[in-house]
Amino acid sequence: MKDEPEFDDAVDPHSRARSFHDSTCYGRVSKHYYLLQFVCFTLFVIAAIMTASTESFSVNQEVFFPPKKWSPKMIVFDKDGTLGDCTPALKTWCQKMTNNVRKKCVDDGRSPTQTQLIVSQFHQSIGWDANIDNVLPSAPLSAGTWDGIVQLSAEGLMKAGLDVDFDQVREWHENLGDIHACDAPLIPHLPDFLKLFKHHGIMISICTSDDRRSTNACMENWNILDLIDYSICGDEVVENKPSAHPLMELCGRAGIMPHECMVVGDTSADTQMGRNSKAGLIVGVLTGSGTERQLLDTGAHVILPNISYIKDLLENHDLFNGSESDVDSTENSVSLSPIKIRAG
Ligand SMILES: O=C(O)COP(=O)(O)O
Repeated sequence: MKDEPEFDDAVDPHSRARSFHDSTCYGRVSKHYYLLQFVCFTLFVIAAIMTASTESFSVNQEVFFPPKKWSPKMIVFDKDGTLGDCTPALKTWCQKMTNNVRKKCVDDGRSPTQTQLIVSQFHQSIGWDANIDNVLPSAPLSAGTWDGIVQLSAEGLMKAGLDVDFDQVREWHENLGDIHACDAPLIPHLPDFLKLFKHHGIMISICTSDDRRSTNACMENWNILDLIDYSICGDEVVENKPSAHPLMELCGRAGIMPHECMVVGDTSADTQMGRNSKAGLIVGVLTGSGTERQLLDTGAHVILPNISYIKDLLENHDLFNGSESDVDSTENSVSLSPIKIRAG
């Protein structure tokens, strides 16, 4: 006598389910089946919640907050891709420089195939992906100084056989003006957001590879000029990011040590600078060109979707040291859940 339905492993689950209905003991088996399904689902939900909380909220004490009761004396923000949206400006730069390259190719009597090869070489040298019309993660165009980018462009074009030199490429670049000067801030209410930290006695700095002129223009456009204690630009440093030098210089001016700083940036140049200088906390943000994996691999302790999450990060981990803020920023606050902490 057949008490239980027999199942052939080769039969697909749908036909197997149909065989339950055909079975004389359908009721008993289906109860077990649904009970099993319920238990599996419950276990799955519990596991999902535990995994989410581990990834979102758990803190690796060794990696995340080295000193007990640590709190930042200064937050050092990268500019492009962290405070301001640089993507449209980089696209414009690449399009206009590519037009100059194409025009030069036509003037020199290059064939369309030769022109395409030269343009490809140019794009490769600065880290531009023409297929997605965007810069590659943490590529020179998003992380380097303009001097460095012009140098790489000229080298790439000369290597491809175009009859240009550094001065010619520099002239093309300079005719484009300060391309980042009109970038928009990446979060609304940027001045209020920065004031929150100032009210807690935390200094604010900008460390950028962009030039001084366009950095000053951005600070004015964003109404944050009075809120920035120190800033250092790509045309003012001996060694640029990822060297520790720019951060050491800012610390020297502020009279503090790198381990008292929180470094916030969107590219591996920022996170590596943080690591090279042994900054106290290195935060990667996903509003620019670096990927989460890249930022974690190059020194980020924490990954945030954008800078507005820093407020939650400091509040939830008790990292505000100074007096309570009288700025009500709840209006702009957002959930902490997407925070990712680097695994030990
Ligand atoms: O202007 C650039 O090329 C990079 O600037 P950033 O260091 O502020 O990201």
